[in-house]
Amino acid sequence: MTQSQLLPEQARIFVAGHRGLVGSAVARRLGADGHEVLTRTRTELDLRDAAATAAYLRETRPDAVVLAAAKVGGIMANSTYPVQFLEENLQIQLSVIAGAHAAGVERLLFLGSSCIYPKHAPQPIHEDALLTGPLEPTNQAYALAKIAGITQVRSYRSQYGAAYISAMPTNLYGPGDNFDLETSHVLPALVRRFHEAKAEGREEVELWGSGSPRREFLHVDDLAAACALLLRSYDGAEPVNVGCGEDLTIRELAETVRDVVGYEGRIAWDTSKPDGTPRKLLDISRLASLGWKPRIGLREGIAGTYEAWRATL
Ligand SMILES: NC(=O)C1=CN([C@@H]2O[C@H](COP(=O)(O)OP(=O)(O)OC[C@H]3O[C@@H](n4cnc5c(N)ncnc54)[C@H](OP(=O)(O)O)[C@@H]3O)[C@@H](O)[C@H]2O)C=CC1
Ligand SMILES: C[C@H]1O[C@H](OP(=O)(O)OP(=O)(O)OC[C@H]2O[C@@H](n3cnc4c(=O)[nH]c(N)nc43)[C@H](O)[C@@H]2O)[C@@H](O)[C@@H](O)C1=O
Repeated sequence: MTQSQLLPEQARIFVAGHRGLVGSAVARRLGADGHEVLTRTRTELDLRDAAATAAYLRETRPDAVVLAAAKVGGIMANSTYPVQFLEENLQIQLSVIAGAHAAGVERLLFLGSSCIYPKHAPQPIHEDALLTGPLEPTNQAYALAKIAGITQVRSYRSQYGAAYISAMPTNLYGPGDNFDLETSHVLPALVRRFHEAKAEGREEVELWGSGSPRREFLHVDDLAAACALLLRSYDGAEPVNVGCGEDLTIRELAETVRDVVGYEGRIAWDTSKPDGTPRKLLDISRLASLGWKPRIGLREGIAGTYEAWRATL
């Protein structure tokens, strides 16, 4: 397939998971680019239901599918509910990817995650590091489901010549994130913890782990721009990392969020909580070679995320 055939200019694109952090940003972006975005809520279509998903895709036959529906959560949710993280993700991937192919959908973008790479992969992590070593235990079930998804996509390419691709985003954040303290990722959790401590006049905020792990954070609107670019111009079997190219410690992140929120109390660390993987900075040279670069700086992105969340309170 030539580049100009990869995606029609005004394509009909099913965004699975359009109410989530990623799906909502991707839907906004594709809509702004002039595409028609098709959506279904979970009540209308449970994507674990393979027959219903296949029927929906057969009836609508979109030009492309973006698979941004998944069971997603932070470190505690992942380590507490490995069964759901493994099984729901496998089920959704089987339904959507197989259903899309059966319906004749020509283009599909699957979203994985940087946790697919080995815990001690050389940094920054190149896509070739996949399956070269043991995974981080706190999210192994989720990572294995995602690796199965990448393999499924590659298999449809090699066996049937389908123009299906995978992107591996780093830790994401932005408006529409999950702010539930039990299940969220670290960045929205910190925004909420500092906001509530400030409102209640507390002198200390307790965070999880040691504060020493390093993480890379990308604004979800930058990810959405990368997804739009990949749909237009990438057709390779290898997954494509999506990150900002820089990381920081959780302690540095906490200090930045504390500043943005305007909290002046102390930070304490609960080392009985897991740190997770020590570092997972992505090598983004493959995506950069397609002409992509991130636009939203971390501090600016946190400020916008905080403002958007406060508007929902
Ligand atoms: N957030 C992050 O930091 C990162 C995310 N990713 C990947 O991006 C993708 C999206 O993540 P994110 O947007 O953060 O997750 P969210 O939890 O914000 O959104 C997930 C979406 O999937 C939908 N969904 C889940 N299960 C089903 C189901 N059975 N049937 C129909 N819809 C379902 C949810 O529906 P409902 O609204 O009804 O709950 C929700 O809209 C995932 O593949 C994830 O692995 C990758 C790296 C980092
Ligand atoms: C995107 C990615 O996200 C997950 O991996 P993670 O990066 O380890 O997850 P996280 O964002 O929850 O934590 C990052 C770090 O931050 C520390 N931390 C401090 N205080 C809080 C806190 O209050 N909440 C949370 N959640 N973490 C905290 C925490 O202890 C850890 O050291 C997986 O779902 C994985 O599968 C995946 O794909």
